[in-house]
Amino acid sequence: MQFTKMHGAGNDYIYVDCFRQPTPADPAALARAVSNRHFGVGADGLILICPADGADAEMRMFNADGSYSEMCGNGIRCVAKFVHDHGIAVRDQLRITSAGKQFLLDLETRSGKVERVRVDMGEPILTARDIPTTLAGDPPVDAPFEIAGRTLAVTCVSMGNPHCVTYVDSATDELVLGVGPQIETDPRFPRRTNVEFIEVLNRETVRQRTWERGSGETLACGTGACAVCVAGVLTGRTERRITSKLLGGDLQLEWDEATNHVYMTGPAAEIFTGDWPA
Ligand SMILES: N[C@@H](CCC[C@H](N)C(=O)O)C(=O)O
Repeated sequence: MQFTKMHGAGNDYIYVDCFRQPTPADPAALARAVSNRHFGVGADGLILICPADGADAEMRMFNADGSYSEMCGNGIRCVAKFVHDHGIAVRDQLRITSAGKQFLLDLETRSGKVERVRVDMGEPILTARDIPTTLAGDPPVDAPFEIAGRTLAVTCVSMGNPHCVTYVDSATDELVLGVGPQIETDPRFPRRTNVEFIEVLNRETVRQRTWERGSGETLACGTGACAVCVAGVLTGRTERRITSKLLGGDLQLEWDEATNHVYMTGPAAEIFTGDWPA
């Protein structure tokens, strides 16, 4: 199997072109093997790029623990770059599906290669049942959440995948690496959750660290940044247009009032290609 390693703001995945080679039989096991940073290639997970009916490609995303996710914001920008730069569909606007939903992506190129992508991420899902969470509220906004001997205030948003956003004075290792995994697997989130720890720098800028469902802390989470943009408006902390400063770079977000859609803009980069097993 040939693979390509790519990243969006440091959120790195192993991408497999299933247009030109067979779809792996057991993607969950493959995700666990290739993602391992000591015995594999090393990545936050695996993304299959597959043919799609009525779209340019389908993205199928698996976390480092092999679990499937409905959506990946940094991943879909890289899928667009791959589809364009590897000649599958060479246009400056592409349609890519994930979990049965179609996304429109606008590509910015330099010297014929994609550098940045703007994604229409669609409408946020704000009903507790669909996020899903058992917390009260549609959605829960600054809901008291007791965990690990403290009470956090959490706001829950789904961008196709579940996010739990909490605002903190300082996103310390103790919170992200200690409390993050406890929130991820807390029974109040029946399908587990991604967890965003947010410091508000001003009404248009936040600093974000994310503990990702199925992958642990990553350098960036695109769907998480979209959820943070929505949570900032719902809680009155930030504007509809923000920059999220993540460990691996910046993402620009907008929750558009007229369409109710969230737009995310950020980089996409190819690192190298290889064969698995080597
Ligand atoms: N890093 C991604 C999100 C990947 C999936 C997530 N861990 C989940 O299980 O929902 C992004 O950029 O959105």
